[in-house]
Amino acid sequence: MTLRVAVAGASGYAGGELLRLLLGHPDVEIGALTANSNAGSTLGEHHPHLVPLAERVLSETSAAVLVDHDAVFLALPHGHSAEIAAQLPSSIVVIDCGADHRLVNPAAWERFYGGAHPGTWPYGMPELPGARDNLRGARRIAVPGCYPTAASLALAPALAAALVEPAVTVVAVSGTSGAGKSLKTNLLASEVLGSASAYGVGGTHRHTPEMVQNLSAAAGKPVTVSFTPVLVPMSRGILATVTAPAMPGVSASLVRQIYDNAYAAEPFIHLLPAGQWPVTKATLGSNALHLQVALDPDAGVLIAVAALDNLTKGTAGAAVQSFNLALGLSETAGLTTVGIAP
Ligand SMILES: NC(=O)C1=CN([C@@H]2O[C@H](COP(=O)(O)OP(=O)(O)OC[C@H]3O[C@@H](n4cnc5c(N)ncnc54)[C@H](OP(=O)(O)O)[C@@H]3O)[C@@H](O)[C@H]2O)C=CC1
Ligand SMILES: CC(=O)N[C@@H](CCC(=O)OP(=O)(O)O)C(=O)O
Repeated sequence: MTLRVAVAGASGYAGGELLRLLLGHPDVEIGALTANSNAGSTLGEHHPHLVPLAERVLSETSAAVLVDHDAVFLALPHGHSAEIAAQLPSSIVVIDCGADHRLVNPAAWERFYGGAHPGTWPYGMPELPGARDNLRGARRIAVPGCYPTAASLALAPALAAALVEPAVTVVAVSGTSGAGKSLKTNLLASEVLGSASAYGVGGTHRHTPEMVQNLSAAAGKPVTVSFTPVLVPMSRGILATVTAPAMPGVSASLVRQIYDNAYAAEPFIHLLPAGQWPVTKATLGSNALHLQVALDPDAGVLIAVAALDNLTKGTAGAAVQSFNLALGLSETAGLTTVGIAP
């Protein structure tokens, strides 16, 4: 079975990564590629690494161009997917890499994104309890944010097993591709190179409510999250350090056992051997999340460290993984756990 898929926002970073993965997908034929200001140019002008598609001309983004496909991947800025999706029949699988349909709580949406809540779609993080079943046969999928993927998968097992109190601190460094390719002053090489800078501090980053949503669901009770993102001079990658106060009596061996059990069957969660800590470089281009956990008995905290490629497991890889589940394909088709080194 060959499925015809379209990518809207093909000139952007997430669109380019989707196409890199889809070119290696055994069940996919790549149909329409669309953009906005760059419509009319060739894909090769934006993504010279995507050689087989280099001559393809980008179309305007419209429902008329996207309609004749089995699945449509939307890699558009926030606020643009609901309108397009509403014009596509429910028979087409629509996978939204943006944030528009991730949050369940309309008040959280209005506070962090503004405007009316566009609605909630099945959430594309199969490793969370219950999520995989919601994705099988889904026709609309919300791909998670990159930071929430790292933080949620890092701490969900500990919260689900009540190893920690529901008070979570996340400090995560990210490469600059997380911000997309549009020009921003704080992303100039002269600002980024040789420096690390915190931003969105004090509960203001829009990924905070997504982490709260995921971790509260895992815990089965409300969880608070203090999130501090840090921009660092690398192209791809997120390294998230996630901590929470350990419950009395929790031992390092119990922590290890809970994480081993939680992720033993997960194809894309790589729990590292004890004593080895995640590095972003090992995840680049792969759909794997590398994870390690430890207990700090003096400070009384559990520490989980997760690394992933923000464009792969953090966006396009999660999108393809969810697409596979929705269409009844092998969950791992077109995806790899093999990174690039050195
Ligand atoms: N980068 C990342 O690590 C992650 C990104 N995402 C999400 O993926 C989506 C895309 O992000 P990213 O690729 O980084 O962004 P980019 O800025 O790199 O790309 C944006 C894409 O959307 C197109 N576009 C811009 N404005 C419009 C519009 N008004 N109508 C239609 N298309 C438009 C652009 O076309 P043109 O080039 O012609 O202007 C381009 O193809 C976002 O919602 C983002 O939040 C999610 C997780 C991680
Ligand atoms: C480094 C950097 O700027 N990262 C972005 C991550 C955004 C992202 O990728 O997620 P969404 O899909 O929710 O937009 C940020 O902090 O806004």
